Amino acid sequence: MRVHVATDHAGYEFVHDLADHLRAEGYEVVDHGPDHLDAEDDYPAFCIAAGEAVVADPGSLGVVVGGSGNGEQISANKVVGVRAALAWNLETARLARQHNDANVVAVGARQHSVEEATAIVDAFLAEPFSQQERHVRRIAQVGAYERDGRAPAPTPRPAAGSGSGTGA
Ligand SMILES: O=C[C@H](O)[C@H](O)[C@H](O)COP(=O)(O)O
Repeated sequence: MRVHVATDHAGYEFVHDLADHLRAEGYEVVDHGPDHLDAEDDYPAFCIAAGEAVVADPGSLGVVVGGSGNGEQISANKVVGVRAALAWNLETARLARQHNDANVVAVGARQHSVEEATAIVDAFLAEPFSQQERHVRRIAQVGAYERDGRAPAPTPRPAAGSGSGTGA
């Protein structure tokens, strides 16, 4: 599998170690920058480039890294077709794939040890989408809004006595 990675100065060192690790694991890594360490660089260009590459390369996944991962996630999500999730532990990494079919993971290099951040990325890349109907449906609703700008109708309240309400 091809993995498109991008970062900024806050994740520069980690992403280079991560790329070596992923290549050793058999992934093909494409680095979308930066190509040198500059403490004043800005993450959007790199993360948008990685997001565009993921969308143009079906079957690939993306990893965007910064200090928190927040700006990197926001940037990647501006690319039509990207579903970028901020993962902050193994479970959120796995759920991003299982439930959200996320195609990009964002990680905060300043929030984890190298080992922890690497394990989060590994968990994300290894996890398949569940293909469960309710998740497919919800992802399609987000995609339709992205495409047409039309918000989905809210889930209707269940009929009284149907047994699927909260009981409140
Ligand atoms: O959300 C953005 C990322 O966490 C950046 O990596 C972070 O804002 C960079 O911070 P600074 O410019 O203070 O190193």
